[in-house]
Amino acid sequence: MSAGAEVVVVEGVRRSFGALVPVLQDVSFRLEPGELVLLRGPSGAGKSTVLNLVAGLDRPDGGEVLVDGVRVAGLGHPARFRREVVGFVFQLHHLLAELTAEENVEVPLIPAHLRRSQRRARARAALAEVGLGDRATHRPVELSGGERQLTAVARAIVGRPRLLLADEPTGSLDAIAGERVLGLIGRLSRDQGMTVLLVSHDPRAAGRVDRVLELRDGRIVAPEPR
Ligand SMILES: Nc1ncnc2c1ncn2[C@@H]1O[C@H](COP(=O)(O)OP(=O)(O)OP(=O)(O)O)[C@@H](O)[C@H]1O
Repeated sequence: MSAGAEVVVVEGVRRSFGALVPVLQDVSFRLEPGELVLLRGPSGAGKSTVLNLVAGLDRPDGGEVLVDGVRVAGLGHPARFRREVVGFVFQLHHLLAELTAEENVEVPLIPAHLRRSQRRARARAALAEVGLGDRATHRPVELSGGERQLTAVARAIVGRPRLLLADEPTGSLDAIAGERVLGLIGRLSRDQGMTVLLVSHDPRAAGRVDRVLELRDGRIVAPEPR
């Protein structure tokens, strides 16, 4: 691996929200292309804060966050970056209730200069990829919890981002649905070389990733053996 090829570089990052003790005191880690990494730690440790910083949804008080070699905090077009470089999956799917699955998956493509038929074709391909090719015209209310979350993954990957950020993507799902979502995320990393940073309390997640980052007391520490 040549120097500087990392998809994510987080270096000496600090972030506080007005409290006496900062949430992130000195966080540093790197993600190589195609790595699937679990970010773990106690509730309130700052895992979502880290994901938001990497996604450019928040700015660090100090330190650097680079994605694909670009400093995220200084981006001139953050919306474009979030659309084209980073895909984000949240614990709750955040699908739009009035839209069908394929219309929801199309949403991130709307600002791109594509014809409607091209957008639709890409959305259908993304839904097929997550195993929901036959649910394209269903609205969220007609999908199971797991199918909604798989649709949210399809929406996150429809723009072919280099980096997928997933914040508790199985947190609202039962064991079988959670297994499907974790399996899909594993396949995206393995088969497509997508770089993934996953936050999860799911005990099954640790066994499916390349590496674990443990966030504790504002720093990344050596992972505790399980
Ligand atoms: N925008 C904000 N304003 C004020 N405080 C915040 C903000 N975002 C996060 N915090 C605080 O920062 C701390 C870390 O929050 P964060 O959501 O990053 O933790 P987490 O590790 O993801 O927790 P959990 O596992 O419970 O989701 C919490 O104490 C939270 O209340």
